Amino acid sequence: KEKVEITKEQRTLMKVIVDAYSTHQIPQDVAKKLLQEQYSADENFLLLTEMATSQVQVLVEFTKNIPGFLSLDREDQIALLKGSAVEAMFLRSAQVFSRKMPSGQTEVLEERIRKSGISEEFIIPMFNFYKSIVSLHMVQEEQALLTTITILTPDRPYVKDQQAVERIQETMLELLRKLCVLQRPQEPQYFARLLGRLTELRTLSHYHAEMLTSWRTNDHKFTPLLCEIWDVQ
Ligand SMILES: Cc1cccc(C)c1Nc1c(-c2c(F)cccc2F)nc2cccc(C)n12
Repeated sequence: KEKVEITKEQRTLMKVIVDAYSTHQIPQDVAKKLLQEQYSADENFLLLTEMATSQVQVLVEFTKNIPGFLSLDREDQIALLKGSAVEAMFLRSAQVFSRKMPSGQTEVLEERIRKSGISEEFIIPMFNFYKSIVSLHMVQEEQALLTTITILTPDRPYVKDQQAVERIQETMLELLRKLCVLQRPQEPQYFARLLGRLTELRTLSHYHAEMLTSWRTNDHKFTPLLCEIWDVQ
C-alpha cells in the first residue's frame, strides 16, 4: 500500500492555487442580475454574454496567480489562455451548477441558458457535462487543480516552449494525484475519472466554436474581451 503524503511545499502550492481560485469568483452583480432581468432570448443572451465576459476576467486573474505561469514566455502565456479559456469556463460554470447556488439561481441560470438561442444540439452535451461534473462531488482543491491542469496543457496551438509548460503541469498533476488518493482511498480510479473529464472538455470546445459561429450568424453582439480571447469579428 503506497504511503502517500503531501509535502510542505505541495501544501503551500495548493493553498496559493485554492486561494486564487476562490478569491476570483463571478461578481455578485452579475449573479444578482440573473434573477432580476426579464426572460427573453435576447435578454438571456445579453446576461450570458456579461457572465462569459466576467468569467474571462476571472480566468485571467486566476491564471496570473498560478505559480510559475508568469515566468513562462509572454506569448506562450497568451497562447495558453486563448487555448484553454473555453475549457476552463466550462469547468467554472459547471462548478456554479454543482455548488447549490442560493435562492434557486441554478434553475434560473439553466432556464436562461436553454432560452438564449442556443440550438438543442449544443444544449444536450453541455448539460450532460454539467451533470457529469456535479456527480463527481469535487472538493474545491480538486476543482482549482483541475482548472490549473487544463490551463497548463502544453499542446495548445502556438505554444513554443511546450517543455516549460509540461514541467509546471506535471507538478500540478502529481499534487492532484496525491490529493485524490488521500481524499478518496476507497476510489482508486477517481484521479483517472477526473482526468477523463478533460477529454470531454475538448469535445465541448468544438461545440463552443460552432455556438459562436451560430450566434454571429444571428447577428448577436459580443464584448471586445470575448472577441479577443476567441478571435471573432
Ligand atoms: C456564461 C455562460 C454559461 C453557460 C452557458 C453559456 C452559453 C454561457 N454563455 C457563453 C459562453 C459559455 C461560457 F461562458 C461558459 C461555458 C459555456 C459557454 F457556452 N461562451 C460565450 C461566448 C459568447 C457569448 C456567450 C453568451 N457565451
